[in-house]
Amino acid sequence: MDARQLKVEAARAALAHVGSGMRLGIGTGTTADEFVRLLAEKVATGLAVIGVPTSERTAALCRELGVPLSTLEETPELDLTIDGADEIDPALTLIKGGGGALLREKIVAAASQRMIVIADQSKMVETLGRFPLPIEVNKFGLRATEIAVAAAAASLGLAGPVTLRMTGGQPFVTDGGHLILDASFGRIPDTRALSNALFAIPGVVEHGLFIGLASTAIIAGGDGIQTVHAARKPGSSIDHDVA
Ligand SMILES: O=C(CO)[C@H](O)[C@H](O)COP(=O)(O)O
Repeated sequence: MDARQLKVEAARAALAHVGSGMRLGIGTGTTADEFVRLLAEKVATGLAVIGVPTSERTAALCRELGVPLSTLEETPELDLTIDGADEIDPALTLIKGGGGALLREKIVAAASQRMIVIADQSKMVETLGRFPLPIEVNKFGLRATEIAVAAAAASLGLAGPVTLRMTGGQPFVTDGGHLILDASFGRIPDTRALSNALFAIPGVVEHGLFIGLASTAIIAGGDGIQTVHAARKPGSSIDHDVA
């Protein structure tokens, strides 16, 4: 099975968790796009759901395929969010934001009773940090924020290039009008400490560490679908089911 097919299979397995009448957060990225395509087929045959998209890109795809949309203003409490991720660790802490939608993705996930993350098995890691951590920052004071990010990382023993994300020769601008710094710190042993340190910097709007938000990961691999549930309480074990 190729990488795209694995994404389709993860998305298909997640669709089984979607019931009629649900208020759904809908993620961003190539895996989330596969979910939207499958969801649209169900909607076309009568499934009644309302979706809150996590990006303009996802909103456009939903409109094109006929998935009914709402906003978080109209629908501030959601039943379930389904989204992709750039990395997933065994506790279901995530790195997200490779597609630049981390701020809306985190707001939508936090407004949802449950978040299911869908991915192919290449996204599973023992320790987060192989994928550069996206950090959404205000345009004002960019250089000062970059320096503060590097200093915050250094205080935790982390170091590495922090680069402004570019697209077509211009800085990438998020749906919220901000910029993104991609921080290549390598392994992040204490995600909570890094999260706290980044949030202490005024120019940081959001970062791509999703801690305690995903309740379930649906991972597609050559051997089938693996469903991983987050521990309900710190210290309790994580269930692994292979279907
Ligand atoms: O966080 C994201 C967008 O901001 C995506 O979920 C993440 O980048 C994964 O994308 P893909 O499914 O294309 O690998």
